[in-house]
Amino acid sequence: MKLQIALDTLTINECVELLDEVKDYVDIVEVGTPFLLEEGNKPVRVFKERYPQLDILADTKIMDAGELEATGAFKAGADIVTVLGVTNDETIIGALKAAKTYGGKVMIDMVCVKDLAKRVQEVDAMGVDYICCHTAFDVQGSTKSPLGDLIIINANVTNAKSAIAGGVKLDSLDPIVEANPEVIIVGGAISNADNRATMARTMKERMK
Ligand SMILES: O=C(CO)[C@H](O)[C@H](O)COP(=O)(O)O
Repeated sequence: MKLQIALDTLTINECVELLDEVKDYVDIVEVGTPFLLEEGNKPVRVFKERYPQLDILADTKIMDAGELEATGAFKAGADIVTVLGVTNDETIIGALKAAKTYGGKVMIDMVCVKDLAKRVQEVDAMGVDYICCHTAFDVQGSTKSPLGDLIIINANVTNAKSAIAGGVKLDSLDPIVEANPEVIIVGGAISNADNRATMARTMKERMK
């Protein structure tokens, strides 16, 4: 089980400071969507060079031009890109083509997908690497259960690995670990913690 740290709001220098503190406890570094919009692929390049032992995920949330947009992130050094599950099949297939060319992986973000079980089966059959249930930032705190979505994904995948994102905190971690996703994505709970290294280490230990 892997811990992915999501970096959404910090500068590159602030992220380097944070990653130097937590690098021994995380497996994947996510360059979050707001960060990509602010900086382009520069953080992807910087983090890949400084932390070659960690996988870098560019949270591109691709909705169109799948091959083109995925290619840019892979060329910059991303190991994984994200594509939205609500998009056209052709976009996902395009991103998978780029992944094959550059030896990368594709994570499908299922945010806003209405029929989760059906779409999981469809994208799984296309050969994607990860399928991620995602409680959007703007609806975190609503009654919707991300854990329920994870269980649906795990029940409907054959080949892909599952991931979960969106407001994951230390006190919500244990039942998520119990549901056994491949990747647990944590942003604010680590980056806003009083002691970020202790929080990352504690979360990683609970995942074993
Ligand atoms: O993709 C995202 C928002 O769209 C975030 O990176 C994801 O939700 C993880 O961050 P947090 O744990 O702070 O919710």
